[in-house]
Amino acid sequence: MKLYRATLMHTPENPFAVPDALHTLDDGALLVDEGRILAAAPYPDLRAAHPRAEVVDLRGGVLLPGFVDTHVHYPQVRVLGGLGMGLLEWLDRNTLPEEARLADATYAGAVAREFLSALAANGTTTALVFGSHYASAMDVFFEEAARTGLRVVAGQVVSDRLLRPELHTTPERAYAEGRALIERWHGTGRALYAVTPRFALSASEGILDACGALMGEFPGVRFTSHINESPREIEVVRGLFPGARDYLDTYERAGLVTRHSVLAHNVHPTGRELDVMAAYRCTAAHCPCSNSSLGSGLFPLRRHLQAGVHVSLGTDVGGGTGFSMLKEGLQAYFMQQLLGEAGQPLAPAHLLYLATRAGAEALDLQDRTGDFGAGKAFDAVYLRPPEGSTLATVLRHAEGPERALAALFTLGTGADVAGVWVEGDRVYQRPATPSEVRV
Ligand SMILES: O=c1[nH]c(=O)c2nc[nH]c2[nH]1
Ligand SMILES: [Zn+2]
Repeated sequence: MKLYRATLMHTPENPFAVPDALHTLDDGALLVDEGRILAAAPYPDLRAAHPRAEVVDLRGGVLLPGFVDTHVHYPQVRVLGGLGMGLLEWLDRNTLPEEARLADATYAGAVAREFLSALAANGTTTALVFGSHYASAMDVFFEEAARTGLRVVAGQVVSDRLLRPELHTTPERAYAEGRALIERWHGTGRALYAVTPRFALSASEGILDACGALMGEFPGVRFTSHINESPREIEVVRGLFPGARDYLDTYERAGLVTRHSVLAHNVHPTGRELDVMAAYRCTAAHCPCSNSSLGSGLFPLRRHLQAGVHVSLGTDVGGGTGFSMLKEGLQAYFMQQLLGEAGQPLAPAHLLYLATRAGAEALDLQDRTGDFGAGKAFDAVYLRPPEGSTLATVLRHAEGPERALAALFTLGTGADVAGVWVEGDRVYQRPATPSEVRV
């Protein structure tokens, strides 16, 4: 049994729905046994009740639930930084040539290791990962993910048109390879499988039906894809599916919109699409850095919330700008500010919720991770800025927990991540500098 002593912050409830959803304990502790949280309470109380528990002293920083990134592409880590292009040009010139290189499983293994270590080093403990077009690259990915201990929900990406020929498959092959991968990896260790057509633009009705068949046969499997990202993309999809009511309908008619569906972007939704997403209780994964970088548009968060659509956050590496969910939270805040009257004001509690618990809910993992409630896994990120940094100064002078949390989102980076745990296993520890006490 261990006691993790720290300043604790988490959002066990949804701050868009209830006031005072941010729970904080200044000198708090988590009682953890075999990777599970038994209690969160003031340190002196837990210490008195459990005098023999080993204490892990994390004072001097803040312990948050591990981040949940609900949209991030494993094959794109090496092509981050492709600035100056809109979505379709960026795919053609920057991204798809790299994705084709993952046909080589040795290359894919190296990319998977780079990708997974970047997730952990940024405090992400659970990720919905857009995979590779190659089944061999997915086997390598799941093997490497199991080695790191991270929670991943991931799947082979399937497409059968309008990309590069070497990235195309057929409905029959997509079904057969998907089935074999699900049988091998879904529910193995901390991994789950997500059926993943790239987007309606690169998917025929036949391949979407093959995805629907997999979803029907394996009810626990998740679904993810892209939707309504850029105006030009939406126009092309309209031309490709003349019978569809809108972009969502291309997925809906194949049975792909469910409680277990996470649709990335949705920057330009219609009212009908929002109503249908709310009715199915599926999620829109908002990727603000990607939307800014690719010039996709300003995400209408308020319209989503008013329609009752669940929203989570994603980094969208490599359309995004890196693995930091802190940066993503800050960018989400900026974009709502820029929307003026149409924007949704975001407080620090909203940013924390979007980066943690909202993602767990999107993946239907809210009973396992996303906050520090009793019974949850000890999935956590310890943020401790280096001495002398601006963030350390601001935290020392912060007037209350909300201001401290706002400072973490405003100034925090990967350099402030000092330790990360999944189910009590340490998956990342910042290399010690001479002036620093090891935690
Ligand atoms: O942001 C995005 N990244 C991608 O890789 C992609 N593929 C289709 N649509 C996409 N959008
Ligand atoms: Zn994406």
